[in-house]
Amino acid sequence: MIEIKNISKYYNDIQALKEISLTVEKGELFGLIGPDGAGKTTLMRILMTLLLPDSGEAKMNDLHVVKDFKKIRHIVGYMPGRFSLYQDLSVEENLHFFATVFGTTIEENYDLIRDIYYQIEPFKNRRAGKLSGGMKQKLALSCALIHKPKILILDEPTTGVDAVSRKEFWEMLKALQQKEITILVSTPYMDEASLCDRVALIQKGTILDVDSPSRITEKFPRKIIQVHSEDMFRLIQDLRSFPKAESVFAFGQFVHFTGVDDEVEISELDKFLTDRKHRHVIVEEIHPGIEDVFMSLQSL
Ligand SMILES: Nc1ncnc2c1ncn2[C@@H]1O[C@H](COP(=O)(O)OP(=O)(O)OP(=O)(O)O)[C@@H](O)[C@H]1O
Repeated sequence: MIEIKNISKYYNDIQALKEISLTVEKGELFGLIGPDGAGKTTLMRILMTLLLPDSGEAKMNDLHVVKDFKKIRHIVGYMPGRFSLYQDLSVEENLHFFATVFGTTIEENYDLIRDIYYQIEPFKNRRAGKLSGGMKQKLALSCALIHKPKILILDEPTTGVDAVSRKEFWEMLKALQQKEITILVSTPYMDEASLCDRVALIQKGTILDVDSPSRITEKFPRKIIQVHSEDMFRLIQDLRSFPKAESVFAFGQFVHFTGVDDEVEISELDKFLTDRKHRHVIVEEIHPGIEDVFMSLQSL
């Protein structure tokens, strides 16, 4: 279990965390979701005892992150943003190194990492620096698990990794959760939020909301209209000039539109775009996703 109470952290004049409070239950897969610079890494480094908070306190399995820092390092596995691998050591040497640091052996803990490590074992003599992003990620996770931690802290583990590896990685996290490991994972990818039990939406050092992904979207009261046309650039410009437009954001192949007081009808938006000679126009109401909630909370 992770308990965070009123944690604040400054870097000179920049307040990276503003009185953050959060509880992650035992065995939970919990996501910290937020854009670059939101404060995710700072919070994780405080939990990992690598950085001191300016105020507030945090405990992991009842151990205090400042007073009990030595004990904490034995119960927590950490995968920092840029994987903490030794590029010149081989796959096996990296794993062996992390095992030795914790006074254990690969053999002793092989059970926990077997499902992950077997995928990279054929390359065990390859230097870590020569691995693909997905393989580095699997090795870094194996290294973070080698001392059988009770809590895993993963800082943007899927950034810069291909889509297949991202999917596999989340499956590995679900499997680790079955082994009663508490997992705190950060990501800038909103689509990964739905894979967590609960998420905290974090922006500029503040938590905007904490809930299950489905409740976060269910309780979001806005009408989201998804729009597409052949010319995305002109579409965004035209939608922004629509008199009752409140927000207009690009999401992949579509634009998500909200109208002032949710009073814009599909038909009037359709006509507005057709009058402006847009081709292959699609205008439809959709259920909001985490991205929509995030964009809306951000602009408050
Ligand atoms: N060592 C530092 N010195 C000064 N400012 C810092 C330092 N580390 C982080 N910051 C600032 O603190 C804020 C939070 O950064 P943090 O790295 O915790 O965010 P993040 O959500 O993890 O984003 P990222 O994915 O970019 O690391 C940002 O404004 C960042 O510029």
